[in-house]
Amino acid sequence: MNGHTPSLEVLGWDTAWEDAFRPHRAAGLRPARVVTQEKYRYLLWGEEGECEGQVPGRMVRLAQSDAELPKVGDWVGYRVPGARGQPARIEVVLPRRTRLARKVAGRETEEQVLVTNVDVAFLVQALDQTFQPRLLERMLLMCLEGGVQPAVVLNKADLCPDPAALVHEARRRAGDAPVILTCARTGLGVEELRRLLPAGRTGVFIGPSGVGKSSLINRLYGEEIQPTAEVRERDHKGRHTTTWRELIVLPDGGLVIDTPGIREFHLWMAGEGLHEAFPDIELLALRCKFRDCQHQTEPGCAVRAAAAAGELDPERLASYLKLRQELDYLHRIRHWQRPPRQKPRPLRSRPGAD
Ligand SMILES: Nc1nc2c(ncn2[C@@H]2O[C@H](COP(=O)(O)OP(=O)(O)OP(=O)(O)O)[C@@H](O)[C@H]2O)c(=O)[nH]1
Ligand SMILES: [Zn+2]
Repeated sequence: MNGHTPSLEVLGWDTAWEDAFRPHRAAGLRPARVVTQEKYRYLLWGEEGECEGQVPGRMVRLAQSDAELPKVGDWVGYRVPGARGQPARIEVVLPRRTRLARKVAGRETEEQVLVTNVDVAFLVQALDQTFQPRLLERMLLMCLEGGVQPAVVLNKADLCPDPAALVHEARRRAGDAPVILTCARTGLGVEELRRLLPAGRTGVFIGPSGVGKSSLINRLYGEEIQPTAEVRERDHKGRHTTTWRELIVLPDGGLVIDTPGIREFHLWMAGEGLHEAFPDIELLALRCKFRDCQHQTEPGCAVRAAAAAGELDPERLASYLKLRQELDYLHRIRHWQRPPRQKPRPLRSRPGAD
């Protein structure tokens, strides 16, 4: 953001946040919003602009679960570093208003939190692809559980001669959530999206690759701020144009968080579909010696043992492993294709930065 960071108010700060923060301010902390996360390092936008934040080891050790540590979207209190070039120490996370999370497989109580303090999630599917009702239901459920308002978006209306049936199908599953028919080409429905993202509100776009999330964000912004498939294609040929933005302030003041993690949301979902599609294997896997057993060559693998004993169809195991491999591959591929993330920059330039 080359030195220009939006004010706290633009980032969604209000009097209720200020009230919650009062004791921390009194203790010398400053408020900031988490814009990106990489393990225990964070990019923060706060009163003093952009800075790199870090969670002290003590906080990591004391945390009951990973969900307690700062996530993208969180409001945190940080202490200004004492020495030049040091990252800011994040000392508190304000109680979250909302969150998007999934249960970690095998550990009933633990949640993997993806993003917090989001007001609205646009659940995007494209009308030129097969409508995925199960995916929609899972996304809706996640919104419901996390207190996030969902809006179902059916994009690429121009590629579907008769969208009415699909709109009806989506509406039937969406409950109270609005179903919005959009076209990023013509701008159809974009006003409706904009109405859900007034100043001070934060939104995310969730959905499979290629459904038009970047295109819709660009429409909302009014110009190309997020590289679309075409632009990324051109990037490969060296004609670099747009860089990736992880937090976008719309002209009307609404915020869009668009981190690679959120982009991979649908892969999470696919991962859960894997467990649903192969419950027998998941059940067997509980008896594997290692919790993260890949059922390949690990000792004490109950899944391979069952296959060897004729209790599990080897073909079924093979298709399970194949699907899981595809998901892993997709994960890797997407990390490669994504334009390089902006490295978090410290408040002041770091001498001998790595
Ligand atoms: N015809 C038509 N094409 C669209 C529309 N919206 C997006 N596209 C095209 O669909 C392709 C994918 O669009 P993106 O915006 O890059 O999709 P995305 O959801 O951001 O994809 P990922 O970044 O891979 O998650 C591009 O070629 C867009 O030009 C639309 O409403 N109509
Ligand atoms: Zn195993």
